Amino acid sequence: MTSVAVLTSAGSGTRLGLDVPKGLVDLSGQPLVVRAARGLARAACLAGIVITVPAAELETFRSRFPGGLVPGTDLPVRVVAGGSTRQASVAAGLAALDDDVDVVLVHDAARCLAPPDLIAAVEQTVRSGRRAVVPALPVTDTIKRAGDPGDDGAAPVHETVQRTALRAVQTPQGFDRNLLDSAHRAGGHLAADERSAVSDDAGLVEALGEQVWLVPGDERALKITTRRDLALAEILLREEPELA
Ligand SMILES: Nc1ccn([C@@H]2O[C@H](COP(=O)(O)OP(=O)(O)OP(=O)(O)O)[C@@H](O)[C@H]2O)c(=O)n1
Ligand SMILES: C[C@](O)(CO)[C@H](O)COP(=O)(O)O
Repeated sequence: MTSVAVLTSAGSGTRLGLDVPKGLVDLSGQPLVVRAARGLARAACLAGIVITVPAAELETFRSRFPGGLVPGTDLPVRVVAGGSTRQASVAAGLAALDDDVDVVLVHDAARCLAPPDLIAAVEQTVRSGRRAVVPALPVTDTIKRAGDPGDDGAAPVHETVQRTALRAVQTPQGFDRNLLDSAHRAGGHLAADERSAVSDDAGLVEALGEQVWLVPGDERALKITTRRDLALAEILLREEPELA
């Protein structure tokens, strides 16, 4: 029984607008990708991590993991080139897994403050027999379905969506390895183009007709997308230094 994480860090961080790939952006003294890897290590349920990074930055990212280990731990790390979309990057990570891996957690470096107990809970739920497990939080905003905006920028409302059953999903998402491999094989033709690629791995599993299960998410697993998210993550770290 071997659980491994595929940690996606091949995005450029366009919306963050800094001059380094998002995984290398500093958050209170550590790059996001190192923080995310340390969180995975602290969950103490993984035998290794495969990190997908921009192809042009392989050596820069590798230098952040001296000796091929998560800093301060003995958890091995393999850094591989990702693809042009998140889906393609996860597929590249899966292709690098050893044969003995039977459970895979797919995690975003952009969600680098996901607490170790959340990570361990996802892994444990897969181990207990749920083959596709996603952490999620209830949606708190009122949600409306909109049409195309007119010339003045105003968009017509088509409906107000009943929100009680809506959930915003996070990572790590945990899977039986064979199921995730099958889902990526079946959806592989979508991966190259951002317009067709799926935004999470559970979407590919759903497309196979397989059941996906939700477990409670955690606000600290926020996705750092904008400067405001980065500032919020800094505040979270000040409030809870043990997340560091
Ligand atoms: N081709 C890509 C695109 C994204 N990701 C990863 O998927 C996660 C979620 O992506 P997002 O937060 O949208 O990151 P970016 O694509 O870097 O952001 P942006 O769209 O602003 O460029 C991130 O950990 C990111 O590194 C990836 O591995 N490969
Ligand atoms: C996988 C994910 O983090 C779940 O919320 C999210 O879907 C990534 O999507 P993005 O479009 O790459 O931000």
